Amino acid sequence: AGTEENSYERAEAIARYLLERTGRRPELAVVLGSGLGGLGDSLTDRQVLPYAEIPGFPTSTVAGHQGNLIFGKAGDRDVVLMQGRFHAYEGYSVHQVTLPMRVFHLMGVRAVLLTNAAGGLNRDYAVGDVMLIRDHLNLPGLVGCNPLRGPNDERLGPRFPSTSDVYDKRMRDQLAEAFKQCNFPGATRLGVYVYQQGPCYESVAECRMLITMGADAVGMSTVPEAVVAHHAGLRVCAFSLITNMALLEWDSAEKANHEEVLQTGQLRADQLKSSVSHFLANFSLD
Ligand SMILES: O=P(O)(O)O[C@@H]1C[C@H](O)[C@@H](CO)O1
Ligand code: HPA
Repeated sequence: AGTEENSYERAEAIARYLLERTGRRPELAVVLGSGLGGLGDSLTDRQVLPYAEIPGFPTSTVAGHQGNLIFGKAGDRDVVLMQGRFHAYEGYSVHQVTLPMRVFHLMGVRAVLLTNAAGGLNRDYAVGDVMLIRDHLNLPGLVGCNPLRGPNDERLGPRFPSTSDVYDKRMRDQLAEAFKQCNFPGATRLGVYVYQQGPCYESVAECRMLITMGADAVGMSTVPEAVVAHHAGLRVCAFSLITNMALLEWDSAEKANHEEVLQTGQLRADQLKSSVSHFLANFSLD
């Protein structure tokens, strides 16, 4: 059990399988969040591998996460894209959730773009905005559920990694530029994402607490992947689509729900597709 689930040997076997099966050498990986799977259409020269066909890989169980690994091109650049991610609330261990990051690293991928749907805590934000992630609060990580828990394999990264520098500023600036160039209709924000394990949406008291902790948006993913990717030396960039506003009043008639999350993804699908494709094709890895 434990870290066998994302051990060097397991990740390396999957990486070898994918390289042999596809003959591709992607430089960059993208993880698509809830309702953002349509971005998979933006690649050309596509090769689609359902997760179920990849030995040792988990499968997707959440609506809006199709469960395909898509190899393809953005401009001249080889990219691999996860159309569907794994979440701890599905019952996956934090090691299974982060296994793909190690697979990408061992395939020679140099940078990863993580995307997610999130609830807006910051009252300046609106549904349909994008928040570029500057930093995170890893709530489960702080209290004993860190993805790097367990024996450390130095081939995958150091025992005590920094996390003050997880999100690459240059990639983030280039991503912001892509949103601007493509006239993304929502505002482009810069903020702090707080990871809570889910699957419950937050209570009103929890939302109020998270705001006082310094969070701008809340979600159920991304941070474990970011920590493991950074540990392995990948450059990491991440953004949230603000799909709903977190509820801060006890007498509110509204309720958070996954349908609204998916609908907002749908609403912004085309604009996200053009901004992300522009970024993938044009950003500089040097
Ligand atoms: O995979 P992401 O983080 O985009 O998905 C969010 C968090 C939950 O999985 C789901 C809740 O609506 O959307
Ligand atoms: N809370 C947690 N996760 C989410 C939310 C939310 O409001 N919206 C989308 N994912």
